[in-house]
Amino acid sequence: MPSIFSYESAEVDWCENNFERSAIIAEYYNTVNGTTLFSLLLFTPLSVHSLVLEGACMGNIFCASGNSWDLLVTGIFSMYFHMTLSYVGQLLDELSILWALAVAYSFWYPKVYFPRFIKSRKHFFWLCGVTTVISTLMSFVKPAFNAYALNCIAFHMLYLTWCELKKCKDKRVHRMAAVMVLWWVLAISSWLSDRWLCGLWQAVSFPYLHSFWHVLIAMALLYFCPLVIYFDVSYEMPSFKPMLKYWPSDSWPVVVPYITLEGPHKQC
Ligand SMILES: CCCCCCCC/C=C\CCCCCCCC(=O)N[C@@H](CO)[C@H](O)/C=C/CCCCCCCCCCCCC
Ligand SMILES: [Ca+2]
Ligand SMILES: [Zn+2]
Repeated sequence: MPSIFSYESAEVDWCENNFERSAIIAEYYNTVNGTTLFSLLLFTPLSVHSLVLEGACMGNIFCASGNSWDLLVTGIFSMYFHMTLSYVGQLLDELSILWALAVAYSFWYPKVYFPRFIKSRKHFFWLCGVTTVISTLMSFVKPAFNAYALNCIAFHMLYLTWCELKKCKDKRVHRMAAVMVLWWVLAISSWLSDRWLCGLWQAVSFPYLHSFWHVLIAMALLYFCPLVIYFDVSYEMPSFKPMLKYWPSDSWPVVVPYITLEGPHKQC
């Protein structure tokens, strides 16, 4: 019986041919291409500027940067998973996503959407914590199913974004949400296509759709995170006006979105 750390002991094997470009990296492009970009994109300008800016004034710098670290950890586990295709790699990849989502929900889920029986954010932390622990235990039952369950959470995030956009008049925010959805649609299409249409991609010698997923979901997150911060500032710091900006400037073809605050002098 193979060890849970053995190469190719995972329940899932992506379309890219194994050990084609390296004797020690099972899926070369999925490991190198996607993960490098994922970590870089999320961990640099976005976190440094937007998260610290918000955290500095709201006293939640730890949770803001904590989520950022979670995403980096997810990137590292994902790299380990594609390198080995091991059972442990698969679970680490999936569970780190689950916990990153749990942290994001715990700290940024708007209070107005709390279920009626939840009276405070502290109670909501507990709800998220208990749900995440139970989901973690259940994830060992059928690991191949976990990724589908995680993708369903993205639909809930899209729904929440839609609810928030209905209340928001800022055209720049609507435009950015549209771009985010576009990246996400491309990402999920690549993920599903790699899962379900592998024979077709193999036939045309292009089994690399999963590595595209990594890059595309990173792009979707790059746009999604400032949106979350924008809505959070609107709720939690009503005396400030969040402004959506792009680095280096609006007119560049490739830009990094971030949030600045306008309003009373910043004080913690
Ligand atoms: C202030 C910032 C708050 C931001 C909150 C965002 C929190 C997002 C947390 C985690 C998402 C990480 C998703 C990246 C996955 C990378 C690893 C990966 O690709 N793993 C695959 C195997 O290698 C695995 O099959 C993928 C499973 C599906 C995961 C789906 C996760 C849902 C992501 C939700 C992203 C929202 C984007 C915008 C859409 C509304
Ligand atoms: Ca493979
Ligand atoms: Zn992957």
